[in-house]
Amino acid sequence: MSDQSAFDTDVWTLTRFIIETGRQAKGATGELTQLINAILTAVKAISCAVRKAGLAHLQGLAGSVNVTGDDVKKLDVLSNVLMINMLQASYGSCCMVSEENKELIVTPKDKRGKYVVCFDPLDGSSNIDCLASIGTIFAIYKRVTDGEPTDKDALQAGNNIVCAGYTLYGSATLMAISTGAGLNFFTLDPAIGEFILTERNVKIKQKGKIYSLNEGYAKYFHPSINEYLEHKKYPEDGSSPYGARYVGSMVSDIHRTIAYGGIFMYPANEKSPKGKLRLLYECNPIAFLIEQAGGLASTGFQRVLDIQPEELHQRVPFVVGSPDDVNEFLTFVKKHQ
Ligand SMILES: O=P(O)(O)OC[C@H]1O[C@](O)(COP(=O)(O)O)[C@@H](O)[C@@H]1O
Ligand SMILES: [Mg+2]
Ligand SMILES: [Mg+2]
Ligand SMILES: [Mg+2]
Repeated sequence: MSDQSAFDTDVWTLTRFIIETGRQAKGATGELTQLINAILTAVKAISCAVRKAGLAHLQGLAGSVNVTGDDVKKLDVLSNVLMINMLQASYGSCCMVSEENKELIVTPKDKRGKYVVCFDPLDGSSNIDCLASIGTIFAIYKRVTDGEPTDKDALQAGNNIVCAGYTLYGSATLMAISTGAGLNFFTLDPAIGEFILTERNVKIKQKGKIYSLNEGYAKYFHPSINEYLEHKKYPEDGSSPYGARYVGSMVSDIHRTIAYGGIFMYPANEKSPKGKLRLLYECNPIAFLIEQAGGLASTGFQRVLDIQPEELHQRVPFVVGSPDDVNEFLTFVKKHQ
């Protein structure tokens, strides 16, 4: 009952891990370390707000609609302000893109650093009031312009990502993060307020047994999607059908896909011809992390990280997960091409 585990006096916190990683990076100035530490502060505060939401009247609508047409929730706004303030106070970013801001957010001149951050401050907003798991997603790039930051600094292919991660506010608060040398999981220890390394160099299964998408749109899916789903539900080779899981918070569905294997999709449909998920702050960071875990991330027609973005809030169809599952799905797409 009582926690009598030995006290770890040499614990690997995320802060220590990032300092260690930063020192190994050539020409390290410590700016990325500062930036990531700012994100840690923001997500710890968001975790606290998420768990207090029902008590602190933080549930429900904020009363506005964002640039991609989402009803903005109070926690969306709070999480967004926390991320912007912490990032700008870190002196590590010159500009940022947020789901909740139509335009590029340019850092005041005296606080600018060399990085660009694209983030979804709160992912899974439709699940806030029913207490299902929600998350935060970010991707960090080096700026590509001099002088005044412009959209060009943010409109970079996901191949240029320097660091990406997501935080899952679930039964525990977990940060999944990568700087390009593998995917690591850190779990928040509320007793000391630090993210502790709990799983190193995480790899996704080659093939899973779960498919995850919102089948409520089946009427509007391209035939290739419904044919694939039919194959998963009624396998012709006599193998067992796949299980279905869909939380409706992408971070939660993605974390389960990495942990258990399988496939997650938010495909295009007649009502959303490019799907719903946004490239810069949802699909690119998750695609980067899934590939670091040995998985695949496609639009159905091309690798997500190869896409040259054209607009800050552009949407792309999104199919990610275990390599065998994604490749099997792509054979159904090819059949219809
Ligand atoms: O309700 P739908 O159409 O299945 O959409 C669910 C998707 O919408 C999202 O909530 C969109 O993200 P936001 O909550 O950040 O706007 C994803 O997390 C989730 O995968
Ligand atoms: Mg939204
Ligand atoms: Mg989202
Ligand atoms: Mg969001």
